[in-house]
Amino acid sequence: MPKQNPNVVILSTEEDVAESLALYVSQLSAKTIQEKGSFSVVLSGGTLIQTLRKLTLSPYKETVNWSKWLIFWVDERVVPLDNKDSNYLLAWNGFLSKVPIPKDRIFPINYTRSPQAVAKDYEARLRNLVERKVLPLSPTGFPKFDLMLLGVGPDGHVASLFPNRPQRYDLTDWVTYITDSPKLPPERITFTFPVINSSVNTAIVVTDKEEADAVAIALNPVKILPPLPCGEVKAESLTWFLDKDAASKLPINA
Ligand SMILES: O=C(O)[C@H](O)[C@@H](O)[C@H](O)[C@H](O)COP(=O)(O)O
Repeated sequence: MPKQNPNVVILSTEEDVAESLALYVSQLSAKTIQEKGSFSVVLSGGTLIQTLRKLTLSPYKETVNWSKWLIFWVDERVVPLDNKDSNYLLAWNGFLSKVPIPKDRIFPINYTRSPQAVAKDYEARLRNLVERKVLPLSPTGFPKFDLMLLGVGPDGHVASLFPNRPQRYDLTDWVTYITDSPKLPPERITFTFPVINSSVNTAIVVTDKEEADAVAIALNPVKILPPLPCGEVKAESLTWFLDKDAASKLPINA
């Protein structure tokens, strides 16, 4: 069951967050693979990929059991996989090409020009993985991933769920699409909140001053209405990793 209170880890610098994140992910990987034999990881785009860099270096490069990982995207821009805006390409260049995860365990979108078709296809592939028992289903009927790694935008968005767009209220689909994203490029697909909030572990990673207001609002026990999307994230275990810039508007630092 989702817990009410997140863990909040505040570190001095982005470098410290990168260290701490690598240790956290590697420990979760070892524990999860020991318990169930695989480790499903859901990536975002943005600065997160750069902050994951320490995982591609010693000792993690050698000690993590990469062959048991499965990789998915919480959101993706509807562009070809070799386009400079592709989250897959970002993750490939910054992370996936540097560690030995088998190619058939990495699940990028199948690109076509229709965002709706791309979302439908991605959801169908997730349903197939659930049918084949590669991914478990939560009691509420959504796929359950072992780890989601999320970034936050200055407007408080997570994945491609934005404050003033209806996708954040979708409680039915597993994967939906947006054609007018306020963050460019405009056409994207995204996991919905029921899928995001079915995760076993979620880390929200923020290492920028620009997001400090959104972080402070999301972590304030007094909620504004409607809440920012990043304040709506839940998981069995939810951890915010912040550097001092991202944490600068939290009351404790005021
Ligand atoms: O495709 C995307 O754009 C992302 O998945 C998006 O949700 C991102 O994680 C946040 O916008 C934070 O981005 P930054 O870390 O670059 O601020």
